[in-house]
Amino acid sequence: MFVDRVTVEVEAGKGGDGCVSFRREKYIPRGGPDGGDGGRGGSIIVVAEPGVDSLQMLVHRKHWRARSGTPGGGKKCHGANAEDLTILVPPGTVVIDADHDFVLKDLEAAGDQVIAARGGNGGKGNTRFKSATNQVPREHTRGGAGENRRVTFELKVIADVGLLGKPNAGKSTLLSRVSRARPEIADYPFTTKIPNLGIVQVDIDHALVMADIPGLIEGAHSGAGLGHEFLRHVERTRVLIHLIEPEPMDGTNPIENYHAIRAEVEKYDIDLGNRPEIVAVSKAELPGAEEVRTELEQAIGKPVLLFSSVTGQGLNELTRKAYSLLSEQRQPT
Ligand SMILES: Nc1nc2c(ncn2[C@@H]2O[C@H](COP(=O)(O)OP(=O)(O)OP(=O)(O)O)[C@@H](O)[C@H]2O)c(=O)[nH]1
Ligand SMILES: [Mg+2]
Repeated sequence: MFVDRVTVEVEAGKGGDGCVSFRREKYIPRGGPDGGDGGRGGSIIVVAEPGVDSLQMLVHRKHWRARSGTPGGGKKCHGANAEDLTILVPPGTVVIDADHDFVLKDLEAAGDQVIAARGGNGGKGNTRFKSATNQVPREHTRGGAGENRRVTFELKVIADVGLLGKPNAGKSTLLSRVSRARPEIADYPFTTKIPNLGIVQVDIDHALVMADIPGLIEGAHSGAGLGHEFLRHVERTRVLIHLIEPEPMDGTNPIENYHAIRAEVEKYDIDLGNRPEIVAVSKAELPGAEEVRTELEQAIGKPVLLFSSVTGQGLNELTRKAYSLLSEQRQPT
């Protein structure tokens, strides 16, 4: 199961109490007079960490509690600040206050962070209350409470690589060929209604998550054919593989189809239009495929891959290319 939304409880540490310590006749408290401040309670900090690629860890740990600061001591001794607790999430995670339903922060890039719950401040020791007229104040303050709240983590990215293309382009077949996912495949358009995810083992050490996305049609950006819903899924991937069917059943022209889908994507969201894209002609064993590849390369002025999910031709090159684009994406900015 792919987790893209988890809610946990976070509880920051309480601040340590300020110390009261003073010199009385014949009595000197342990550690001496002059009570120091308490230490700060630990905060809960959420960090987008490159290399973390799921929210799975949060499913297994629903409660996060940071330690309290220690109380101050005599001789102005400051209590120890408690360590902060860090929750590591994948870049692309939105951190939401679940009780009040607002976004604390959108951790888009690697290294982005947000304090999910702030630790309580340490209390003030009695030394702080000394004045010209009162050299032995009994006053002091308690440590502050730590914040606690329910936090929802939502992963905007559902997959590393998204398969983009018109219906029937061969997206689901590709996913079933390079992963263990078993999406429905059929020779009619709109077979796929929701994204299917599969893990693609690129080589022994490297894998990526690939999403088979429902086919897009012209007008998708304004909602045609559930276009918004589908484009939202495309938006949640880091790298796109744009599949071009060489001999579409509906008699449309493959080059025009490429431009039509690009136009839909760009009209929907210009940022999405700038996402790294691999262009690949599918169904390579069909007689016209090679020629379509050459034409398409000329038309768009960049390399076009050619692969077949039936013969297996070009599949390794395709997944390796996707992985290398993805690695560039994952570099911290
Ligand atoms: N000859 C040939 N046919 C293929 C290849 N890949 C897919 N097909 C066929 O193309 C048709 C559509 O394949 P799908 O994988 O369902 O296409 P899709 O892009 O997922 O389609 P939608 O889910 O409707 O958007 C099916 O009949 C597949 O058997 C291929 O490499 N070669
Ligand atoms: Mg499909």
